[in-house]
Amino acid sequence: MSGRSTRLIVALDTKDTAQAMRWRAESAGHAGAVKLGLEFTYARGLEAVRDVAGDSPLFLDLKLHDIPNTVASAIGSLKAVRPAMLTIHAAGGRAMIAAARQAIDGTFPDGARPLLLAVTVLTSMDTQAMHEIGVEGSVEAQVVRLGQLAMESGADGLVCSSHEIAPLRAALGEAPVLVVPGIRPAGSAVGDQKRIMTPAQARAAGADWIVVGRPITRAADPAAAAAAIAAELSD
Ligand SMILES: O=c1ccn([C@@H]2O[C@H](COP(=O)(O)O)[C@@H](O)[C@H]2O)c(=O)[nH]1
Repeated sequence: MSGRSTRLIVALDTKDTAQAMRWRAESAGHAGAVKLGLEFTYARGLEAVRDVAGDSPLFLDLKLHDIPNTVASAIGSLKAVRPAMLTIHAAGGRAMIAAARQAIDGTFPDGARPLLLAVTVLTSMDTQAMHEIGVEGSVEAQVVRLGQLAMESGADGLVCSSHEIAPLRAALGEAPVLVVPGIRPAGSAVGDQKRIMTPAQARAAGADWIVVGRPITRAADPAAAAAAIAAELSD
């Protein structure tokens, strides 16, 4: 066991505002934050994002990846959304990550700055998928390489799978906030995720946050599914 506490982010992946609000309410006592991302934001816009998040800390998973000027300008439009965490792709490179850092510091007042989290290698990718896009070597090596670059360039933390927590901690120490999707409770459908662990395994590996969507939102009883995951994190 790592000694860190691991908290749950529930991914409200839907285009439907009422549905997102229902899931948020059902998981409220068990989750430390809610995720809204591309699916909901493109369908409903930033005002609806703020409405759905309500007073829950918001993990705004927009995975920004563009030239530095465009990423910085986009972040400038997020002030009213008040995210607690915001994602960019580490593969956007040093200048893009640094521009995101500057934009956050210039947009949000002290005490209200979202954590800047850099997505390393998507948890839906395995070694073969990574090789297909021209990145050789192991997923672990690529995650550590991108993690180092991101932290040097001003990120506060990283999005990775549970499998890369130990090598990231070995390379970067305790400072990075590690947010971990690709979580599948025992017996739940894996779907498109490739690098997975159970909530208890992710906790033992030292995740700060786990991100869970379909195992909660597609469950017959989302509240019970969220409660079971929260119990795994606190056992
Ligand atoms: O590498 C990544 C980065 C982000 N995600 C997001 O996490 C959730 C996972 O949802 P599940 O339904 O539990 O698979 C989803 O919102 C992704 O956009 C990720 O899975 N992997």
